[in-house]
This record gives sequence, structure tokens and C-alpha cells, in this order.
Amino acid sequence: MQHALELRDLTKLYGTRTALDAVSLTVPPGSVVGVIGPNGAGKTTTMRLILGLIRPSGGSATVLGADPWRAGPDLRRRIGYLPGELRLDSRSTGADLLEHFGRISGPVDGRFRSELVERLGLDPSRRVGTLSKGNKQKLGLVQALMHRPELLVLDEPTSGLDPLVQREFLALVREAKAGGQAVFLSSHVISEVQHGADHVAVLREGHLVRSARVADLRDEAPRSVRLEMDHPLTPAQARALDLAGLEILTMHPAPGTPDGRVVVEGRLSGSPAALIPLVAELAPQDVVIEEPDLEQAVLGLYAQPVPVPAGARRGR
Ligand SMILES: Nc1ncnc2c1ncn2[C@@H]1O[C@H](COP(=O)(O)OP(=O)(O)OP(=O)(O)O)[C@@H](O)[C@H]1O
Repeated sequence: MQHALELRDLTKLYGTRTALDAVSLTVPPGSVVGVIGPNGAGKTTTMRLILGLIRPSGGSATVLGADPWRAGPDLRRRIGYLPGELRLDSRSTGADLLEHFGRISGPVDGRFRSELVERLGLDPSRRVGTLSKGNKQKLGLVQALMHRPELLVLDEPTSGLDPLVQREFLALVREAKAGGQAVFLSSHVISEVQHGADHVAVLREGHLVRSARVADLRDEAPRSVRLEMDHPLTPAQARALDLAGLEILTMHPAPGTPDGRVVVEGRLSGSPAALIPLVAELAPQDVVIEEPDLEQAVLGLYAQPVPVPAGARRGR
């Protein structure tokens, strides 16, 4: 199957500063890849390279089988792009702008455009200059989605949107995916990537520090565990729990329990399968095993040392 998007050792230098260093990544049709990373990680640079707005210093981006730097408007029409900073003519109404973008990226199915406007709650009769940040963002999303492009490139798509509209956006992403469209989105919001993407790419200082299925990253993420017991753990019991992957962080008397209950708090790495029978044997009064904390897993990647640069290549 041909990938909708294929980055191979993609590198971008601004002067001597390496904004992106040998990043390789693929996005098959009908899938959603979320790229996440701290400020300045290279997310926007990657998107601008995919759009052919800037030229790579090394490596390549292949977008729907073409080189975006050399391709013309025909390729552009097959992509829906939401830039991080929308620059729109403030005197035009939303409807005028959608007409205008439709002429460039069309053909546009008018009924689908109206559906998007309605689902995102956009008032297209208002002049852009009078719209709030979130309402401008809705306009940007409608123009990116309305021609049902084969590839969607969305830079921080939910920025400024209220939670209900965010939810609608995630539903639209799921529908796009089900219809075979490929989606490449950037986000600072880990939960958005968790709920919207199949695959996550973590960028840091221009390096791809992790590329994994969201489900795999989630399985590896730590979970908080809390046991409430009527006796403290013996050293042998603590060792057994440790061997099952539970790092015990605290063990203290439970507040508000005069009968001497003890609360054990710990962090579990990996699956709880080995832990559960041990916990059952301890017969605790209460057990809480939290959902895996993807945010902790990703923030951990932000903090790790960046690999030694592979050596950015100039020229093509
Ligand atoms: N036109 C430019 N000239 C020089 N340096 C640039 C330019 N654009 C980006 N950079 C630098 O490239 C690096 C990557 O920037 P980029 O905007 O791609 O990051 P980002 O991940 O999108 O960050 P943010 O989350 O803050 O939007 C940064 O160090 C940035 O300062």
C-alpha cells in the first residue's frame, strides 16, 4: 500500500540551527498520526515541509506520491491544511472565505460544507474580524476538511475550541479516517492524541525521540496503584509486589481510620496481570488501579536526553 505521507531522514536547517534532524515517519491512508513535542520541537517545520512551503535541507518528504517542493497546485488540492496561525482577511465574512477557498481547493460538496459549519457551530455570516479565536479556528477547520482531501495536515487543530467542539472535531477525524483519509496532526494536548490518533510521534529539539502505536505507549505508561489494608506489608510481601512491577512509594496509616488501616501507594509499570493475584492474596479492604498515564509517559520522553545529532545533511 502506498503511504499518504512518507518522511525519510527529513532534515531542515535554518542557517546553522537544525530545526529537524533526519526524521523518518509514514502515514498510511485511513490512519491518524499525532505529532507531539514541546515548544520549538519542529512540529510546524515538519508541516511546512509537507506542504512544500519550505525546502528540505536533506532527506525527503513524499506526499501522495509526489515531492511537495516540486509539485504544483494539483497536489495542494489533495491536501487539507490548517496552519497554526491563520491569516484571514478580517473584512470578509466566513461564507465569502469558504467560497474563495472552495474555488482554490474544490470541488466542494456544498452539503458537506454546510454540515461541517453546523456541526462545528460556525456562524458563516459574520465578518472574520469580529470572530473570536475559537470561531476563527472553526473556519480554518471547515476550509481544511470541506473538500474531503486525501491528506489532512492540521497544526494544533483544537487550539481555542471549547470542549464540546473539540469532541465534534475528534468525531470528524474518526469519520475522515473511516473514509480512508490520512491525518497528520500536531498537538500539545496529550489526551487529544490519545483519543484521536493511532500512532504518536514524539519530537524534541528536531529529533524523533519516539514513534509508537498509541496503544503500545499506553501499555507501557505507569499506573498509580493504591491498596488499603488492615495490616502493614511484610518485607516479603513488599518484595513480591516489587517483582510484579509495583514500585512502592509510600506506606502510611490511612487518615480517618482509627482501626489502624494502612494505605500503600505505588507505581506500576506495564501490565497488571502479575500483580492482581498477589493483591488478591493480600485481601486488601480496597484496591484502586488507575488508567495508564500517557501524559506521564510522554512527559518522561520530553525530559530524556536528546540523542547525539545524526549529522544533518545539506542539499538534495
Ligand atoms: N523561519 C525560521 N527561521 C529560523 N528559525 C526557525 C524558523 N522557523 C522555526 N525556527 C526554529 O526551528 C525550531 C523548530 O520550530 P517549530 O516552529 O517547527 O517548532 P514547533 O514544534 O512547531 O513549536 P511550537 O510548539 O512552539 O509551535 C525552533 O528552534 C525555531 O526557533
